[in-house]
Amino acid sequence: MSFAQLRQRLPGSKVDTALDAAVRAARPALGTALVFSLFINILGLTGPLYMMQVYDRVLSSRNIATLVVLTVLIAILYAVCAGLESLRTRLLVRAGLKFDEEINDHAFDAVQRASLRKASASHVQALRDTDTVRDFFTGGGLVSLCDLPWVPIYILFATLLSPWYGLLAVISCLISGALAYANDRATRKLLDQATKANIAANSQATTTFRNAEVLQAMGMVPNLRKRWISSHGEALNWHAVASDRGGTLMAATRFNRMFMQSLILGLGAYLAINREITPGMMIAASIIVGRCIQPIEMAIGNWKAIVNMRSAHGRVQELLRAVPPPAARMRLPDPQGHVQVENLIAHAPGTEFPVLRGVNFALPAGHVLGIIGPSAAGKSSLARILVGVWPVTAGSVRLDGSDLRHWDPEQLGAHLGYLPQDVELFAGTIADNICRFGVRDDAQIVAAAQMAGTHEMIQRLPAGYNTDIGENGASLSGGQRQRIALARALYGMPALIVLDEPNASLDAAGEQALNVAVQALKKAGRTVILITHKTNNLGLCDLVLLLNEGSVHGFGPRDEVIAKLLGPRLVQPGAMPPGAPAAAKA
Ligand SMILES: Nc1ncnc2c1ncn2[C@@H]1O[C@H](COP(=O)(O)OP(=O)(O)OP(=O)(O)O)[C@@H](O)[C@H]1O
Repeated sequence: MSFAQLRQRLPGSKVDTALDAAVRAARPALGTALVFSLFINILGLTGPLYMMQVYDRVLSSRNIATLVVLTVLIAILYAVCAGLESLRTRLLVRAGLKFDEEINDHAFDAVQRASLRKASASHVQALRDTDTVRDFFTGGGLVSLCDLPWVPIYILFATLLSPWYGLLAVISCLISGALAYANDRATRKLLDQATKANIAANSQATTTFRNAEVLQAMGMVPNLRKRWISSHGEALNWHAVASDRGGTLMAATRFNRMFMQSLILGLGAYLAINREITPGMMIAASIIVGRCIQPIEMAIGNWKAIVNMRSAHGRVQELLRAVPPPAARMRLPDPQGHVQVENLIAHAPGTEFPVLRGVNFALPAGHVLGIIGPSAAGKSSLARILVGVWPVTAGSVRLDGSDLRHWDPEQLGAHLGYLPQDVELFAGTIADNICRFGVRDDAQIVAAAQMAGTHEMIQRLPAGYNTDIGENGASLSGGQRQRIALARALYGMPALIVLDEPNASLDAAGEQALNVAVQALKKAGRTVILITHKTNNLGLCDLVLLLNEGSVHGFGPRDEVIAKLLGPRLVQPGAMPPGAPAAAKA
């Protein structure tokens, strides 16, 4: 058992996440960069040493040959140093890429899981946050942190020149370190707050502009602008306070550096007058003591990036811990479409009140079930549970006898068709949307479109199946979107197809196409669940389930349920428009 595994088993210890694994994957490259930094810092002594030799040896001896040799030597050492710096940069870039490669799919999946729990544009921030952490690998902040452990080399060398220089180097490092610490204490929380407020303002803007047409039509722009300006202003205020405090500390750091530089020269002059050091040593020492505080100053200069990286890391970690990945599932035999729901109790994610209470029904493969009921009865909630989008609180939902939780979502997804009430299409071509952005199988795409009665409509578009439909299918009409979403649900003839009000935006031809599609699915042995307010669709159903306030108020063969329904009216007036099946009219 590794130390990391052992640590995780200790009480109170936090679970290792994909982020920890990604950082671990980048660690070997970081370790090598640290070793490179050691040599870079040792080579950093060559400049001061050269000056020392020129002042103390060449000038006094007037020896040109020594000057030439020293100059050639330093050129070589500088070239080696430049080579090492370039290699270090490459290593850090690779470390960043390795980190990204390890984390990106986990971060994407975590955003998806979080969005299922609570729809919010702010979850996507996790993807930007992983970019922030990755970018830190290639920024000046990490280079300064790599140089920091090697500061003692300069302190040691300064001490060798004179113990007074050593002392001065230690004092200047302590002052710079204290200023860096004070900077962190003074600004970290403020910068965190600023970032949080910024994320909230951006997320608000994103969701606001999604409804740009409503904003424009009803003159809501000024009101929503005011709301955004207030959240944006909050972020600006936090930033301003952090910058005020950080600016004061930066000024103190600059004062420390300038004063120390003068102090080093003054000390050098004093030591040289007392003949304790040579003028060459004086020049070399002033550079070396300056180099001691350089990484600390660089770290302070990059403090915002360091703080941003740390908060971004914290946010990604929090998200990954809040929505841990599901356990690996066994691959089960492909489903036939037999659905069993037993004593189902379910909540909308993050809510207290159950939307479904004690739902029971069984639907044999190859049958069509119609789900009816008044608004807010829980029909769409049941649809989400049947396709595994919402979790089950108690009871079970089984497909071919296996609990939905036991199915691998990717395997299951290929055998499920789902048309949600709010049709959601993605930016891309019609073909991409129908084949679910998977491997493009033209024959299956056309077959699904034909089945959804949308093939001719697509052919009439200028680029046919290659028409780019824009964000959420913005360039299509409501009916076109619904038909393409229906084709996507039918793609690959899944075993179970759940259609939530599939005819909400359809014209008579669309309704006819839908009826033909459901009949064809049934003939092919597919199971169809049809949620509808229009009872004329019930003619297609073998079974009907009547939901009201989250409970089943009737389930059985279509004609029986409808006959019962026409006794006490449980559905809202208007929920049973003309066109109900014969049994309903009887
Ligand atoms: N994402 C959600 N978060 C919280 N509550 C929700 C969510 N979605 C639905 N609900 C609640 O669940 C209940 C059932 O809603 P649902 O959408 O399932 O009804 P429905 O029968 O499909 O209604 P309609 O016919 O109007 O579409 C409602 O009270 C609704 O407020």
